[in-house]
Amino acid sequence: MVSARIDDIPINWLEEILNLSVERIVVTDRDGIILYINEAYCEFLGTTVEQAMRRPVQEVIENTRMHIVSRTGQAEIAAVQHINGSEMVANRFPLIVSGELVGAVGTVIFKNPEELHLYKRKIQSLVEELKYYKTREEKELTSKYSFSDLIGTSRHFVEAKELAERISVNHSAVLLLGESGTGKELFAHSIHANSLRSAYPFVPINCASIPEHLLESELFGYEDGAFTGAKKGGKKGHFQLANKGTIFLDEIGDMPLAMQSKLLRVLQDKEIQPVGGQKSLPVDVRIITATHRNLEKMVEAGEFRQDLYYRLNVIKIEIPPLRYRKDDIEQIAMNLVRKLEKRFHKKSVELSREVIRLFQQHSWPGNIRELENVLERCINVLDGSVIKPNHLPLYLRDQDAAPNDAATNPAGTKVLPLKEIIAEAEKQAIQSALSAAGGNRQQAAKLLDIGKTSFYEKCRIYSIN
Ligand SMILES: Nc1ncnc2c1ncn2[C@@H]1O[C@H](COP(=O)(O)OP(=O)(O)OP(=O)(O)O)[C@@H](O)[C@H]1O
Repeated sequence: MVSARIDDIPINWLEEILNLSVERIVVTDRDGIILYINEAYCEFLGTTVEQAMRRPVQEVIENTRMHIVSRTGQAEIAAVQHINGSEMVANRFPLIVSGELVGAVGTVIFKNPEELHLYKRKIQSLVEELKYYKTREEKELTSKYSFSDLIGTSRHFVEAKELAERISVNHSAVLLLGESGTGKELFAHSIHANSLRSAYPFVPINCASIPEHLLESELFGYEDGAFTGAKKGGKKGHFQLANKGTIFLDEIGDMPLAMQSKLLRVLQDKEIQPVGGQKSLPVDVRIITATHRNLEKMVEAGEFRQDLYYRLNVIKIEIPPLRYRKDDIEQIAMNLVRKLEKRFHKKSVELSREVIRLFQQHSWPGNIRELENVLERCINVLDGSVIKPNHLPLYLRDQDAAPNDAATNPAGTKVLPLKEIIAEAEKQAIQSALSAAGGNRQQAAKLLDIGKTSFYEKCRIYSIN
């Protein structure tokens, strides 16, 4: 076996290897005294290796922080350093040998100012693009739906819609409850659009999709230099963006307890404190929250603050699942078909009676979102202009013609449709995998031997968080 050892490599080779792998390099001891510097660096600085060696690094390199890194042991990556009239990008690493901090290694990237300018130009155009999308996003902070977009005439749905319309004009907090895909976000948009705040922003935020450590700065913003990687000049939080308008906190049941306390304080004091800031800023925001979880049970289990629950639950609106709105299915489906027609450049698409019957039989665990996905699939595979059972996904096509509600067999035991049994089994398998994986979704997907995307999709359909 051939063993490769670094001390088999001649020392002059090592130096050449260093020169080839990094353009400019400097090494200091713990006191910031230069122990090594290569010729390329010296040439750029207008000095020689002989003149630079053994001198304090700050006397040789303009604006260096190598002497600081060699003392603190804190790496500084991609720091912009002004040297010889050029902005260079420097990396400074502490040199730790056998667990002891012995000095620091610094490198400067970009061969010459021209190369830097090339990168600068590229980055500049990306920054411009980013600015454009940011302004566009701010402009887009308006409600996109109104009550006329909420289709349905079934009794419980109409009651929910009428209540939402009635309370939209005042400023009270609204709590929207309903399974995933029932239209909670659509309700929130409509309430804002019908309120006196409609000229001001509508800011939706999904509490479950933001990592816990970022939630506070996303909601309340941060001050300049609040943490490593923080944007220069700070950043406005969603509460500030929503000032005078409405903030929609979706999946509020997923908000960590520590954040719940902070949110409660904001609702009580009507002011926010950006991360890293000393001052409080007044905000005037109407709050709409939504969840598919049972918040009352979460309060009992100590997972949701009771005082916050009372603050949010001033007006509770419960949106019924699609399986309890069988009479609305045809109208909603046709409305979705009309929207999809435009997207897919089709005309006068219809649903066959058989398809409507199958739709009314299905239990729609993913509610209107699932119906939307099914119809999009149908339009994609459609040959003529009528959607028939053969265009449906298999799980809908193969439904038993028996009514969806649990049937009773002669022995008197309840028999559920196979798809419901399968759905229930899937849901339970996902929940056990999640608990076996300690809540880690990636690991849970691995345990089930399914892809991450499919796992997330199933969690969404079965409202598992
Ligand atoms: N009454 C309705 N009429 C027509 N389309 C609807 C209706 N309710 C919901 N939709 C459509 O169904 C989809 C899901 O709605 P929405 O995102 O509001 O549900 P949600 O309850 O907020 O879901 P989640 O809890 O998963 O965030 C959206 O595309 C929406 O346009």
